[in-house]
Amino acid sequence: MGKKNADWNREQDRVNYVLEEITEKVSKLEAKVGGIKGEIVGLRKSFWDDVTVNLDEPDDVLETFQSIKQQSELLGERERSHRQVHKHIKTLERLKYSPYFGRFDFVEENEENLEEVYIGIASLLDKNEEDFLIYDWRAPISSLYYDYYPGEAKYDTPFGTIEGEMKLKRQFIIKNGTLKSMFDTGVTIGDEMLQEVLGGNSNTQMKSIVATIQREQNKIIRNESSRYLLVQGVAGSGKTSAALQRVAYLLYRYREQLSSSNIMLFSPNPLFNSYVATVLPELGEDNMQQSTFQEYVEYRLEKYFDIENPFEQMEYLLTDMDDEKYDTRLTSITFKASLSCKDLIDSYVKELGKDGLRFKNIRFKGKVIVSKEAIKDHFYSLDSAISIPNRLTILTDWLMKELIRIEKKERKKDWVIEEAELMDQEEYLKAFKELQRKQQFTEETFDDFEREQALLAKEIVRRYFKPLKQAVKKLDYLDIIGTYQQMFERYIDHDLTEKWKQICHLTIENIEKKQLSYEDATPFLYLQDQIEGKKSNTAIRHLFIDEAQDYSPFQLAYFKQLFPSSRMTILGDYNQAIYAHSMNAPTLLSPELYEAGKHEVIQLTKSYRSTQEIVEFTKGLVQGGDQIEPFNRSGALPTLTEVETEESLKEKVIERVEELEQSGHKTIAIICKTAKESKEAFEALHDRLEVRLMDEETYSFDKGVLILPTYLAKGIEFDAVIIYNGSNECYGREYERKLFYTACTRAMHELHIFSVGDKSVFFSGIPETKYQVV
Ligand SMILES: Nc1ncnc2c1ncn2[C@@H]1O[C@H](COP(=O)(O)OP(=O)(O)OP(=O)(O)O)[C@@H](O)[C@H]1O
Repeated sequence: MGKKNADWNREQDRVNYVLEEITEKVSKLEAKVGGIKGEIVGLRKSFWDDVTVNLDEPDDVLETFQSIKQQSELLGERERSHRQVHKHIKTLERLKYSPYFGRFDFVEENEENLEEVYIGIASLLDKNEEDFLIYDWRAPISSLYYDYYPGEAKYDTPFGTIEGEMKLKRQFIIKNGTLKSMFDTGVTIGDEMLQEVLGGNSNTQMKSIVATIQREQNKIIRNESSRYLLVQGVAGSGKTSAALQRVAYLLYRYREQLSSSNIMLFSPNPLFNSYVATVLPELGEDNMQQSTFQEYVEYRLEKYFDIENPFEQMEYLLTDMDDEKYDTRLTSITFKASLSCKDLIDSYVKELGKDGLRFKNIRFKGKVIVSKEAIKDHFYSLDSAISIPNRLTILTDWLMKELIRIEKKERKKDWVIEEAELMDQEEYLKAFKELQRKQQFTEETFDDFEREQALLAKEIVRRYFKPLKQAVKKLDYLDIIGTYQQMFERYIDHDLTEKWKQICHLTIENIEKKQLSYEDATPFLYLQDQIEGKKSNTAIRHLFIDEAQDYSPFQLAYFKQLFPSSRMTILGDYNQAIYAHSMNAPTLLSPELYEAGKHEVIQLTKSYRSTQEIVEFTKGLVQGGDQIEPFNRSGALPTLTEVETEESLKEKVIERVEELEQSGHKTIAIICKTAKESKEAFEALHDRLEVRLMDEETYSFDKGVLILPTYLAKGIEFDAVIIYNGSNECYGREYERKLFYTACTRAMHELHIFSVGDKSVFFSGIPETKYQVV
C-alpha cells in the first residue's frame, strides 16, 4: 500500500479531474441518445405514413418496395447508432468506476517532452479531443506498460518502432472513483498488485487480467505473425486468460475488419463456456462464438445416432476395466485419433470413386420408387474423373427429375382420388388457397369439376412428394452409415494396428446398434464430408482452441478443413492430457503437426493460480515438473489424510470442509475421479453438509461446496480443493497420473488430499517436506 503523500494527492486529483470529464461526456452522450431515441420512435410511428403503398401495377409494387426499403434502412441506421452510443456510455460508466490501472512516463528518443501515459480498459480524449487522458490497454503505446520496467524501452506501431526511455511505472487500484492503492515499480519488483489480485477469493466467473498482464502473456495477446500460435503453458499460467484478452485485442486492433462473429472458441465443456462468458463484456466487447466439439458433433450427427460424449468415454475407461472389450476399445481410440486413420479414409474414398458407395431405396407409401441399385448404377455411370461430391450433385438433379416424373404418374392413382373425396372442408380450403396462391387458375374456373379434381390431385401428390424432394436435396438417399460400416468390413483382413480385427468387429457392432462412440465421431464426420463435399465455415477468421491437449491430430486436420480461412490459437498443457487417445501420442500441441514457418510456440512456465506451496507439491507429480515456476505467494502446506474406512473418510472430510468454511473460503471443491465416485461422495455427505453435485449437464456454478469429477473441473479453479480419495487404488495406473495432477492444480489457496488405504504411488515423486501428513 502506497503512502498517502503528495504523489498520492496529485494522483487522486487527477482521478477527480478525469471523472469530471467522463461525467460531462456521459451527459452529452445521453442527450444525443435521447435525440436518437426520439427520432427512432418517430420513425417507427410514421413508418407507414412515409411509405407509398400501391400494389396494383408492377411499377407501383417496385416503388412500394423501394420506399419500404428506404424507410427501414433509415430506421436501421438510427438504431445502429443508438446501440453504439449506448455501448459508449456503458464503457464510460465502467471508466467512471475505475478509470485506469496504470501509468508510465515515457520520453521518446531525441525528444524533450515527457508523456504521462495512463492506461485503462478504453481510451478517453480530453474536451478538445486532443490529448489522451486514458489510453486503451490495447493501443500500441500501452504495450510498453506490459513489456518493460523503467529504463530503455521500445514499442511497435504500424509506422515503425519507437524507442525511448521509461521514467516511471506506477500501478493503481481505483474503486468507485477513489484511489485505494498505488505502487511504484522499480526495476526488479512489481508484483504487489499481482499479489493483491491473486490473494483474493476465487470467483465463479473468470476475471479479466488487463491490469496485470505479464510480459510473456502479452506476447500471446499481441501476436500477429503466425497462422498457428501454439501455447504450451503449465497449469494456472494464464492460458485461458491470455486467450480471452487476445480476443479483445484482436477486436480492437482489427476493428474495421473483424467482429465478434468472426472469432470462435472451442472449449472443453459447457460449464467452462459459462465460466469465461463475462470476461469480454467486462472489457466492453461482445463475446466471441463459443462451442464445444461435442456440440458440433451432435448438431451434425444427432439424427443418425445415439452419440457418446467424451465424458462417457472417459467414465468407461476409468470404471470398466474388467470389460472384455476394454483393451480393444483402448487401441481403437488411439487408432481413430491418429492421422493413419485419416489416411485410411482417404484411400477408402478413392476406392469409392470407382465402386462401393452405398445408397438407400427411395420409398413412397411403402413401395420402392427408385431402387438403391438404380441410384448406384446411375452414379457410377457418370464420368469417374468428376469428384464424388460433384457427381452427387448431378445425381441429385437426375433424382429430382425422376421424382417429378413419378409424381405425375401418381396423380391418377386411386388413393389420390379417395383422398380428395375425404378431404374435410378446412383442408379443402387450404388446398384451394395454395392453388390460388400459385395463380394456377382464377376463382371462376374452380367450379369446373374435372379441372378442380385434377388440380386437387396435383396438390395432394405435391404435398406428399415435398418431403421426399427435400430429403433428396439433402442427400438423404446416401447410406452414409452403411458406407462407414463397410470400411471396417472391407479392410478387416488388413493389419492396420494391434487388435485390428477386434476393432472392426466392435465398430460394426456399435454402428449396427446406431451407437456412435466418441472416438468414431471425427472419422465419421471426415468421411461424410469427403463424400458429400467439404463443409467449411469461412466466416471464422480466428479460432481459439483451449485445453488443446484433449484434441487429436485427426481432429486438427478436420478443423483445418472446417475453418479454411482461420488463424488458430491453440492453448494447452501436455501434463493435463487426460484423454486416452493422447497417451504417448501427439496432440494438438505437437509442433510437428504444423507446416514449418507457419507456426510459433510460446511456453508459459510460471503458475499464477496456486500458492507456492501447492505448486511445489504438484510439480512433483509430473514429468518435467521442475520447469514449473511458482508465483511468489505463500499459503499452507497441502495435507494428506490417510484413513482406513469409508466411514472415517466421511467424518474427516466433513471436519475439513467445516474448517475451510470457517476460514472464509467461498468455493470449495470436492474433486472425485469419476462421476460414479462423485455420486457416492454426494450420497455420503449430503445429509451433513450443504453440497452440490455437478455433472455434465451443469452449465454454471455458485459459491459453496461442490462435488464434481476431474474432467468437469478442467480449466476452472476453486479457493480450496479436497481430493476425495487419492488412494493408490484410485490413482495407481500411469494413465491416471495426469488426471490426479489436473485435479490438484485446481486449488488456489488450499489443497487437502484424503486417501482410503495407501496413498497414490504418484506421491513418490514428491519430497515429504512438501506436504503435511495429518
Ligand atoms: N497476469 C495475470 N494477472 C492476474 N491474474 C492472473 C494472471 N495470469 C493468470 N492469472 C490468474 O491465474 C489463474 C489461472 O489462469 P488461467 O485459468 O487463465 O490459467 P490456465 O493456464 O488456463 O490454467 P489451466 O491450464 O490450469 O486451466 C486465474 O485466476 C487467472 O486470473
